[in-house]
Amino acid sequence: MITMDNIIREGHPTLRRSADLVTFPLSAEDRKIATEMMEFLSNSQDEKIAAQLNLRAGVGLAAPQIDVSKRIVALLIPGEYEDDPPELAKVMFNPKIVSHSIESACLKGGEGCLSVDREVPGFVVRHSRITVSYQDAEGVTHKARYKGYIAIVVQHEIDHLNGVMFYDHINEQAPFAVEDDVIIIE
Ligand SMILES: O=C(O)C[C@@H](Cc1ccccc1)[C@H](O)SCc1ccccc1
Ligand code: NI
Repeated sequence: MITMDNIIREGHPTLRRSADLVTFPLSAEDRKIATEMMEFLSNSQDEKIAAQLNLRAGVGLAAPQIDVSKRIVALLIPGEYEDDPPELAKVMFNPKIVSHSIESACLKGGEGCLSVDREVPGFVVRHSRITVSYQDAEGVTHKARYKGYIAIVVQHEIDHLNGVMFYDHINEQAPFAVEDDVIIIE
């Protein structure tokens, strides 16, 4: 089971590496990693379990964050209301942004990261819409389009596969300065 003890923090070299492609058929180890990453997100979003295990809530997790330099991301984005199905519940292998909008967007509250134990204020400007190609656990390639908050989360996770941290995107001189046409997501 993954807990916060398994999540490496900024300064660890694995967070700055470009992760390796996953090969298919999946090894038992890679299958286990994917399952445990999704289990972590689910546990982190369950108040009781998160309190018992002292987990920080997460909506996404990339394998490099548990010191596994492989191109695997888990996404578990809750629905609007408690009893709603998740907006997105998926493990992506070898995800790649194959196209994106010219338009940009950022979260009004900025971003955080399970691998960063500090606040880093500022707008993290990303693509407002993306098309992602990825493989599922059977190695079948899919294409999916995301926009808004989901697109932001997916980009945050794919950044981890390329050794990019969210604060790399923040303008140090003017952290909250953005072009007029950037969509600010509440
Ligand atoms: O560290 C991670 O990669 C997981 C982040 C993903 C994230 C994506 C977009 C914007 C901020 C963070 C965690 O989910 S951070 C905690 C969190 C929890 C609920 C909602 C938003 C952020
Ligand atoms: Ni992160």
